[in-house]
Amino acid sequence: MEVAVTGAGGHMGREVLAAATDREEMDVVLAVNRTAVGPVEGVDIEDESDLPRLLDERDPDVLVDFTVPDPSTRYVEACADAGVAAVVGTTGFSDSQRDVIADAAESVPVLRAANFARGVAALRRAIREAVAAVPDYDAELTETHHNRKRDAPSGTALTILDDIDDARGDADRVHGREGEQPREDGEIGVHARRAGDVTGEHELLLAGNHEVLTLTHRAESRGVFAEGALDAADWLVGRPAGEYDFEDAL
Ligand SMILES: NC(=O)C1=CN([C@@H]2O[C@H](COP(=O)(O)OP(=O)(O)OC[C@H]3O[C@@H](n4cnc5c(N)ncnc54)[C@H](OP(=O)(O)O)[C@@H]3O)[C@@H](O)[C@H]2O)C=CC1
Ligand SMILES: O=C(O)C1=N[C@H](C(=O)O)C[C@H](O)C1
Repeated sequence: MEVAVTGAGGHMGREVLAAATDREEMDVVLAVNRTAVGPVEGVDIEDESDLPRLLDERDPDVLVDFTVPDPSTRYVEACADAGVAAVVGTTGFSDSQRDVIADAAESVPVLRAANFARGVAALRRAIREAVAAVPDYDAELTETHHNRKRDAPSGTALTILDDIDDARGDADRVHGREGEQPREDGEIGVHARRAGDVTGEHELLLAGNHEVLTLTHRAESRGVFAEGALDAADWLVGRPAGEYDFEDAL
């Protein structure tokens, strides 16, 4: 399978290149970045502004993107024009950017997920079950990430909040608390911590009836996300156009 990688000089782009060049069945035919960087894992990194032309020239089977929302949206549109499947790990999209991606997915398969760790897929299943079992317990969600992270709450946290809403109805989300702010029934507290080089941690606390239940996932390496994204790419190639989630690929 021939793969293209965007954001190839970023933390995740480098992980994806390392994982892809390790896989015998994968061939990285294109890697781009905004800022000029030297070769990564032996792969030359080209200018991201040339992506549409380069996609036509190299004709990869799939593009894997971990960047920021503006270029990511643009890259998915370029994939739709070139007939290339896209795996998107970028987080922090606006509603209108998600709409653009949905339009592109009418032409090519697009798999977008806020978290490519298999453990997070398991966490989401456990959370759906837990909140359904104790629907009246107070819920507080805390995520912790490195100090470079731009978006808050994390994409994973937003996905978990949507899972909780699906299980027990829409709740008010209270982002941190300050001053006189007693807890309202049914609200979900959301807490985003940024410190050091924490790879990514998500914890849901459920409390009521004199007991506390916590469900936690901690990523200990970015390689976990890269491997999941490549597994998703492998699954996606050859699928019909449409929008897919990581759970579809598991
Ligand atoms: N779904 C998942 O499992 C995971 C998702 N993520 C998400 O992936 C994304 C990237 O994370 P990470 O690798 O840590 O971030 P980095 O900051 O390390 O890398 C960001 C990349 O995006 C590029 N970029 C930034 N701004 C622009 C722009 N305006 N135009 C073109 N390219 C740009 C950077 O290029 P340059 O070198 O020029 O700055 C760099 O290559 C984030 O949204 C993060 O939340 C992260 C981990 C797991
Ligand atoms: O920016 C990161 O690093 C991560 N972002 C994703 C998110 O926003 O959920 C996934 C992971 O936790 C790492």
